Amino acid sequence: MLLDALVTTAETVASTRSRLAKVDALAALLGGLAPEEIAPAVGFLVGKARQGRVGVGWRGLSGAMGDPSAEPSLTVDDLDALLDRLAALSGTGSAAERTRVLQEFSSRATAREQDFVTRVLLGEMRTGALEGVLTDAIARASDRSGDVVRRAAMLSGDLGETARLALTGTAEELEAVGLEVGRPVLPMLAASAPTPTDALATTGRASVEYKLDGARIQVHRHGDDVRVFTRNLADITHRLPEVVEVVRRLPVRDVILDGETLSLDEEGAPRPFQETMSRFGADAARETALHPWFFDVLHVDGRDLLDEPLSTRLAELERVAGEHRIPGEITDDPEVAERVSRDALAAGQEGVVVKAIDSLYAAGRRGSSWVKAKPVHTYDLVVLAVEWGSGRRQGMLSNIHLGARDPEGAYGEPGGFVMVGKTFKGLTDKLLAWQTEHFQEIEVRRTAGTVWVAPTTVVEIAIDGVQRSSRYPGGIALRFARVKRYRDDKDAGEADTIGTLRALLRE
Ligand SMILES: Nc1ncnc2c1ncn2[C@@H]1O[C@H](COP(=O)(O)OP(=O)(O)OP(=O)(O)O)[C@@H](O)[C@H]1O
Repeated sequence: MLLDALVTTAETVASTRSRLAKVDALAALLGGLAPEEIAPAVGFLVGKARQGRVGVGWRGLSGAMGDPSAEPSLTVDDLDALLDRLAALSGTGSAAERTRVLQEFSSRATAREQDFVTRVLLGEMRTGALEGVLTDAIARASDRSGDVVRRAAMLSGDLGETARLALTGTAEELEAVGLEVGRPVLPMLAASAPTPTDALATTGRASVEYKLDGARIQVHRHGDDVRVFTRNLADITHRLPEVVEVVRRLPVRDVILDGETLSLDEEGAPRPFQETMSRFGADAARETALHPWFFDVLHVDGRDLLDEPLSTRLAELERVAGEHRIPGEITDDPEVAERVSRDALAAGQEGVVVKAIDSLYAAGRRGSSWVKAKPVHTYDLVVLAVEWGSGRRQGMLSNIHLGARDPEGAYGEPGGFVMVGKTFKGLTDKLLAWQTEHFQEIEVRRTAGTVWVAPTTVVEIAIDGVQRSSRYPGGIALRFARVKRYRDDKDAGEADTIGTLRALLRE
């Protein structure tokens, strides 16, 4: 298929607000792709190319984009091959070769295609805006049920492969997609409640567990081979050797565990989350040891446990990894739930997660079987731009512009972001240095004093509330916003919405 057709569909989908029209356009596109183009095309549309990040930043790109071609001639396959070539380049001389490869490609691209390729390469499409509609479009184009497509996507963690299988395989093959040790599944997520008592009212009898203030991990072990994945399924095995060691010593051959990792100080209190996350990042600071704590088990030695009730899974967890379980109690008494929560807070943790004791593991879902209650409210926002600092922060990228997600396009383009405030509070020197480097890598343009970036970085922000504002496009501004932590383990599509923030006006 011509790349031009894919670009046209992406434009149609971005410009319409009607979900039905989006699904129609995407289903028509999927139906017209050659089998080997299906997975790459889906990857481009959701900003998750098969090849991952290929090491091309805005500066490299802007230098390489020459005069566009007038007529479309490139195919979807050509773009996939370009990413393969870029991903394979490394070492000395690779920067020059990268520029040459990009120049050659861009000279064959039309202006619209150049724009699309830029957005794919910078990861700008990674907003999560399209995943839901694409899932429906895959079901429509393949004439399979939406539930079956969704389950396959959650359990394989791979929408592109799911699309390929749905469109080219049999119904049985799609239904047979299940857990595979070594391949991460999308994690089950929690709803929120104001208090542990409210949470328990939603779930009924529940396992009330500490909500540890660490980072989520999913660990797969097959024999001696152990893999560790983040919340968004990035493989971080090589960064967490201590976790690998712990899981290798468990009395099982095969296992999939869901849990949290964090480091502790000498008193056994958790260290700041940012220290845990810095171990997830590229420049792993090795002075902190990370411990795993597990709260769920999805598979043990050939037996899938996803569709077993939590009570059964917890019993298995106790058997295989009892020493490394997250503290908690099974109860239907609100007073017990409140006490567990007080203990968790006293231990420096965030609060509790209350889980219906008979619930199944719903991969990739934020249902009401798991309900979290944490007293400090924070919001996940997306960085849209950063201002250069002054005084002590001269030469550093400091004040960040914060955007909330606008899925419906109530204040701009559907699937875009609405600015709701700025902050330079809560930033340590280490974070400032990291920001300065990171945001120039994902820069898309510059104006006086400000670097505008691809909207892909999620930051967790504590606020005192919101107020009406005539200055910001969403009609609200954050009050006393401060940075709690960067969330490298979340995609922009998971950020909070302008609707959620506006609802705070009424509280
Ligand atoms: N005992 C526990 N059970 C489940 N999740 C836990 C537990 N302790 C800590 N967590 C963390 O809390 C998160 C549950 O909240 P949620 O599903 O809303 O994820 P989230 O969007 O990452 O939320 P948050 O930003 O509050 O961590 C999990 O992703 C996990 O990282």
